[in-house]
This record gives sequence, structure tokens and C-alpha cells, in this order.
Amino acid sequence: MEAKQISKAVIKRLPRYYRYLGELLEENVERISSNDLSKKMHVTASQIRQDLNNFGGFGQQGYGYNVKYLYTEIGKILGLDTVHPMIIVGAGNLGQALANYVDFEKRGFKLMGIFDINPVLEGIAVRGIEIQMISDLPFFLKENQIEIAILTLPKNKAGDMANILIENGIKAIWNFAHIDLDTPDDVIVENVHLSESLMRLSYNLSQYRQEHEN
Ligand SMILES: NC(=O)c1ccc[n+]([C@@H]2O[C@H](COP(=O)([O-])OP(=O)(O)OC[C@H]3O[C@@H](n4cnc5c(N)ncnc54)[C@H](O)[C@@H]3O)[C@@H](O)[C@H]2O)c1
Repeated sequence: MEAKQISKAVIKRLPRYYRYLGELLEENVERISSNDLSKKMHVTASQIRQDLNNFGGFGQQGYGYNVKYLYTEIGKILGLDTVHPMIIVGAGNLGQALANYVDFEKRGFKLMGIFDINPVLEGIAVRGIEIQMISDLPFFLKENQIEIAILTLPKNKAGDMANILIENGIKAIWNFAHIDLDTPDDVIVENVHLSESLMRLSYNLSQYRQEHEN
């Protein structure tokens, strides 16, 4: 199974399939047809068949998809079958909220450390993990195999911090600061900008209003 052959559009949809399949598993559903999955997910059955055929056809004609198998295989494609040790840099509102969110761990994302520059925060435990000072970060990264760094610090600090992290071996950054990071090709960056999502909502809302007021 070559991940490279799967289009980006399909990869983007995989987490949603994974979530729905996880719910089906919790409901002890063993098999599901593309039609039933289609009704649940509000995606056409042909889209589902097309998407899932990318992985060597988990579905059998007239028999439906094996939920557990599909869930496991999609999990593997998404890299959820291994542990991803991670750290949070910036232990303010957002950093602490993310640290408090336990569900990441269920998916293998293991929070190993939290760092901040503000000495007032030093030693405060968030879900059992004590906030450390940023000056301890390079040593920490030498001693621990960390894969992912979560950036939840002010945007004017994010670029410099990304450079420090990369110099110390970090290869994946989950960036919440509102800035486009300039990183080498071998560093993977995933940006999460809630305000952009909110702007899309605002756009759709104004479109809806325009259409229904005329
Ligand atoms: N992506 C999103 O959707 C989204 C949503 C909300 C906030 N944000 C952004 O996330 C960031 C954090 O927001 P917040 O509300 O938690 O802010 P906050 O002020 O509560 O927290 C920021 C923390 O970063 C620390 N910090 C500052 N410089 C640092 C450095 N050099 N090294 C380590 N720590 C440092 C501060 O001491 C503070 O504790 C901001 O950039 C904000 O704009 C993004």
C-alpha cells in the first residue's frame, strides 16, 4: 500500500472516515455497505467506493465493508498505529487547553513536555506534566525523542522558535500561531487557524442571508 499513490484530496477525507468507522466500532457494527455509510456521512456512495478503493478494495460486492479492518488500515495510513511523542511550546490559554485534551493520547499522540518563557508558570502541572522553562528545551530534546512540536506562542516568536526546534531535530510542527512558517522541505508543518474557519463561516452566513433576503 503506497501512500504516495493516494491523492491529497482523499488523504484529507481519511480522518473523517476514521472518525465514523470508530463510532461504528463502538456501536459493535461489524459490516457496513457504502450506501449506509453514505447516508451516515452525507457523502455519495460512489465517492465512498472511489475513496476506499484506493486501498485495494476493502469492500466486497453485496457484503459491505469490514469496519474493523477498514478502521485499522486507515489508521495505519494516517500513522495512528505508532506513538508520536510531542511537546507544547507556549503554555498560555491555548497551550494549556491542548495539554488538557486527553483524546490525543488515545490516537497515539503522547504529550511529553510543556515549555514556556514565563517564570511564573514554571513547575505548574497540566495533566501531570510540569511546565518547564524554554531554556531547558534544547537539553530536553537531546534527552527525549520528540517528533512533534505544537506551537502555541505569540506569532512574533513563532519563527525563531521553529528554527530552534528544527536545529534540535524536530521534523513536524503543529502550528497555531497566525504566521506562515518558513521551514526546510524536510520539516512538515500543519497550520491550524481557527479564525480562518470562522471567516469561512461568516462568508457562508452572509451568502445565505443574501440568497434568502432577495
Ligand atoms: N490557531 C488558532 O486557531 C488560534 C486560536 C487562538 C489563539 N491562537 C494563537 O495561539 C497563540 C497562543 O494563544 P493564547 O491565547 O494561548 O496566548 P497566551 O498569551 O495565553 O499564551 C502564549 C504563551 O506563550 C508564551 N511565550 C511567549 N514567548 C515565548 C517563547 N519565546 N517561548 C516559549 N513561550 C513563549 C507566553 O508566556 C504565554 O504563556 C497566539 O499566537 C494566538 O494568536 C491561535
